[in-house]
Amino acid sequence: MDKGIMVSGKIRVFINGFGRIGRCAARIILEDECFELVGVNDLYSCEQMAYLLKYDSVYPRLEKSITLTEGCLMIDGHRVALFCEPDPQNMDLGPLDVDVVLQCSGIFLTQKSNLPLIKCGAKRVIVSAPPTDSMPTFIYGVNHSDYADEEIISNSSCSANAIVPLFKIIDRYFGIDTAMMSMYHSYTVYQNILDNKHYSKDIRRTRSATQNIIPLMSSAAEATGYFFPHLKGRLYAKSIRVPIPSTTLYELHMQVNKKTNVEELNQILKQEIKSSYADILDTTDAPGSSEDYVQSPYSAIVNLPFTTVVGDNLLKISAWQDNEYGYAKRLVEMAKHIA
Ligand SMILES: NC(=O)c1ccc[n+]([C@@H]2O[C@H](COP(=O)([O-])OP(=O)(O)OC[C@H]3O[C@@H](n4cnc5c(N)ncnc54)[C@H](O)[C@@H]3O)[C@@H](O)[C@H]2O)c1
Repeated sequence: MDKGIMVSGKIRVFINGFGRIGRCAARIILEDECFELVGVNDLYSCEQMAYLLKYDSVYPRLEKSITLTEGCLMIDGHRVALFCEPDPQNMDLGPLDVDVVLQCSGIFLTQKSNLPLIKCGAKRVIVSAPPTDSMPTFIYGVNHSDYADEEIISNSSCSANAIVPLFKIIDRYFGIDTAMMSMYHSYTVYQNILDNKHYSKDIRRTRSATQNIIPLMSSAAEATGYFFPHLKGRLYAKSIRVPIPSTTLYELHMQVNKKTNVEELNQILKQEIKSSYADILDTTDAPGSSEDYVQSPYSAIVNLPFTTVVGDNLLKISAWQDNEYGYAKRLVEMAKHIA
């Protein structure tokens, strides 16, 4: 059978890693008639998986019947197979007839480490993070139409999903020379809630995420650079973790090759977003703050009144994103596209 062809009417999705992104993706899939969630794998108890799918401290309660029966999740009467297997090699996905695995575990970041999922029956794998090898990487709304039937792909990072489409607009109109990105990013599960030891090389990860503003190393410059080879070595990014559980404010500073001003820049942003990026970007004039963008489906929402031009070629754009929900939306759209 052609590996690109669905066998049922629906796209059959398996989620490996049922954490923040995996569960957000599950919520989106469960609301979309095109999909069927056929299985989930993680290393914690089935009771907690069922509980955390229903109750979430950031998003509303999931208004579905969720129960456990014989090692399966029953969601509104629909059966979702549950696995508790650290090594994908030991999972037999054949009987589930999986069209796409969403690899949301955060630990399988290479083509080689995801190959066992293909070998054990999945047709495609999408990794929810930038790869650590040469895995083909796509951002929905930017280069997804270049997808050429690769079996294992990356959906890049939340930051690259926000930054790359905005840089595409600026680079096209003004030519980016150099850029610095500051991400005021919600804390993630990879930080401590109180000061404690941490496995990371970044010593500030030992500090309490709920009590501090914590500058951390970021891979956003590299992830963004993948889409702008001519800017190699000319991008810099810092993730500034702030004590909120979701949403990010991006402050993007760009030195460009053509002169402009705030009015022209905002006009181009509004026009381009409306005409070419309406599915993934938005603009706002509202005096909002981070809480107003929780569960926003966009990759980035440009905060137009904060657009700044210093001199005539140093630009700054501010944009909001729900780094969990907005990112998970793109992940699921990518799954629909490749299936
Ligand atoms: N949180 C965000 O804002 C965000 C945004 C975009 C991308 N990402 C990326 O998505 C990935 C997941 O991030 P997250 O925030 O959901 O983390 P998370 O810790 O909430 O979720 C990861 C889940 O994977 C599970 N897991 C670990 N090892 C596993 C294994 N061997 N097999 C199966 N499951 C395993 C963990 O138990 C956990 O539940 C990371 O690579 C992260 O960089 C996160």
